[in-house]
Amino acid sequence: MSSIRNDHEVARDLATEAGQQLLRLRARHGFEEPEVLRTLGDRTSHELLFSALGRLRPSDAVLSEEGADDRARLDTERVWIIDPLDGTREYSESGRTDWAVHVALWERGELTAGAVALPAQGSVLSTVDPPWLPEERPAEQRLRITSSRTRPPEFVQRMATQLGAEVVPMGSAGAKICAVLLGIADLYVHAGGQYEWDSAAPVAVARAAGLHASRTDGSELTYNREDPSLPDILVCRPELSSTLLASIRDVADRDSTGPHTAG
Ligand SMILES: Nc1ncnc2c1ncn2[C@@H]1O[C@H](COP(=O)(O)O)[C@@H](OP(=O)(O)O)[C@H]1O
Ligand SMILES: [Mg+2]
Repeated sequence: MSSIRNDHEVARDLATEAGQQLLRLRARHGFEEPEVLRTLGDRTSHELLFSALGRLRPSDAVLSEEGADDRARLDTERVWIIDPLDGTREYSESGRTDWAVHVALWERGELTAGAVALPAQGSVLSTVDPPWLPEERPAEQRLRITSSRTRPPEFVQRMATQLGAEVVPMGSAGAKICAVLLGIADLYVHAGGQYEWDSAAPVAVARAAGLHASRTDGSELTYNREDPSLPDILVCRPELSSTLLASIRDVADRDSTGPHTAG
């Protein structure tokens, strides 16, 4: 690899490299002790990404799901937001391909680069060359909602009923947002809890490709906040956003598992 790489390439190359390491670890370890595999996966990938970023981008801060939160990030202009292994549960289950490595760069208020590796699917989606969105689906075709297979929002079935849509359960926020990017689903919705690292990298790629990405009340997703909790999200094809936000308003309970209310 060349030593002079732009931020998009750094995100793509590091997500790819960590993904390859995770595949090797999974092959070597097997699935007999899922908890050990999960811990090893999280730690190995974090260490690879954290040390590579320290080497390649020594002045930047890092916010990682698996690292201590260095609050200096709040006074830094460039912060890498990483999830070394998103879909940890699925990583430890034989045959599943819905897990990912997330590497994003936040600069002065915006996500400016990102990559999501889907190692078991043999692909990496990144802001180096964001994918072309598949053609718009004919209006008569059923919408496909992808949502968490283990912790879906309480309103997702009501939303599917209202829209006449099908629910496609899947692990990993990154894998689900990539499913929307690749035309396997039309939207991803989540509520009830999540963190900045779960969505930063896939949202960077989704936006670069022209998808809509917001909180479930339509307000902006913002990153590198003091509290990295970012509990709900909607990612969809842009032409669907107003219909979907209205549907969520209709079906979501106004409690802690529903969308947040701006202000
Ligand atoms: N209610 C909740 N509270 C906190 N984190 C949640 C959550 N629901 C989902 N997540 C996180 O969001 C990511 C995607 O979840 P899911 O696979 O269920 O769609 C997972 O990240 P990790 O695998 O990195 O922990 C998961 O931990
Ligand atoms: Mg995650």
